[in-house]
Amino acid sequence: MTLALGCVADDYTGASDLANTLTKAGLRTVQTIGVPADDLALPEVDAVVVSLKSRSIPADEAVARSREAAAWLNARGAGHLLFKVCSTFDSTDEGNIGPVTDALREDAGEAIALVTPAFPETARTVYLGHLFVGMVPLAESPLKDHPLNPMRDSNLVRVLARQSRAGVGLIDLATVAQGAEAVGARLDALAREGKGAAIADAVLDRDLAVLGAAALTRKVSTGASGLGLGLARALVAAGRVAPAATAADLGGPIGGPAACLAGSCSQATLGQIARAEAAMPVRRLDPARLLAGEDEAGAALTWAMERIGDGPVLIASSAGPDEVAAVQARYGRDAAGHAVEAAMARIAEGLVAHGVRRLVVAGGETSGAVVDRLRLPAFRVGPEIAAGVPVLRTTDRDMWLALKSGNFGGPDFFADALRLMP
Ligand SMILES: Nc1ncnc2c1ncn2[C@@H]1O[C@H](COP(=O)(O)OP(=O)(O)OP(=O)(O)O)[C@@H](O)[C@H]1O
Ligand SMILES: O=C(O)[C@@H](O)C(=O)CO
Repeated sequence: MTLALGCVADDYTGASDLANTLTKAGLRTVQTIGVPADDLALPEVDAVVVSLKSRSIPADEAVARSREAAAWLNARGAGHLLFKVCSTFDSTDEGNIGPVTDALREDAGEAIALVTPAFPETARTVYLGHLFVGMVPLAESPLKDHPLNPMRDSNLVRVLARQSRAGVGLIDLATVAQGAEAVGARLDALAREGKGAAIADAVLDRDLAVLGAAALTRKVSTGASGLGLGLARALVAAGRVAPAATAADLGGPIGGPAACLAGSCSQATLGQIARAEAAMPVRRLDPARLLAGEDEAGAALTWAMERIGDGPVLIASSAGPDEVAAVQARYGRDAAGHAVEAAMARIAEGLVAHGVRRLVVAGGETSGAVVDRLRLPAFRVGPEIAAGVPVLRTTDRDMWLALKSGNFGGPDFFADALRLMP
């Protein structure tokens, strides 16, 4: 297998978002969970997205795991390496986007890497280095209250510079409008000034096509699904992959009980849970009781088993910013997050042990905890449920999954997802 594109994603939902974008753009793509074992059988593909759970771990660990993933992809001939980060640039001043980008770029012998989280399809745009989420700058969006990495600075040149060893420059929209050669020349000029990364503006998909073509002339870039789209289009245009004629056959219906788990506290997910109340029974975990040592997971599982024969159920830990802040103040941010993730993983394990083969999970860290506990090695990518969220089919057993980034999906996401998981 010689890969046209190798991708290292810093969380599992972000990885399936990217796999979805690449598949839609015509690349045959597989998403793996962690660095695959050497004996993992994978179909012939153009791109592999290795999913890590490295967004919110110490930077040195994120670097080590990303390097390991990059080495696996390079050993399979990856022509270009994309480090997939969140379209809202989720990270703290301690890392991990800067340190991982520095490390992958240096390992590849490159002086500078192009970086952009722009993903216009989901209303993430970058102008003069400032990230906008919908109509507002990042620091005024709900991401300012993220439970793990509150984003309080919209200027990504500044944000990335605080995380990076080498300096960070800007490729502005006026340069992008001049085309891929102008972007390449700007990257060269910034590299001569000693910069190791350049935040690139992008507002429309056509800007991403330019950035993809420019990025492809180097070995490493960093971005969200939008840059993936640009790279995929550039690969197809350059004849380096033949666009897949038909979507991969993912196999027939699986049936049986279905369940949804939500650990994301994003505004989008909170709205989707409220809407789901009309369509299925919803159980809300009480994080305070859970952290106090009560068996919330066991109780939720018993509750689910009593209902799951009649239709899908939803179990959610999600809460609004004030409730999350109160729990975090009492137990600490990381301890609270990990305890809730562990409870979700245990519930998922119990559901699967009782026959659930159709599972929807909301939230990147939550999805990571669940998928790790279920020991799922890799997924093939199916139809799109909503922008950035595909249906996934496990490669080693018959199971449907949907791993939703917290902010993604329409108001009826949970019902929409289950409809595509027969
Ligand atoms: N009620 C709660 N109180 C405190 N922490 C919570 C609560 N519910 C969930 N959490 C934690 O908040 C974090 C949510 O992160 P997660 O990545 O799952 O969602 P997200 O950040 O919205 O999604 P994404 O990473 O895809 O954007 C997890 O660590 C989860 O365990
Ligand atoms: O890029 C995005 O917004 C998503 O794929 C994601 O990573 C959210 O956690």
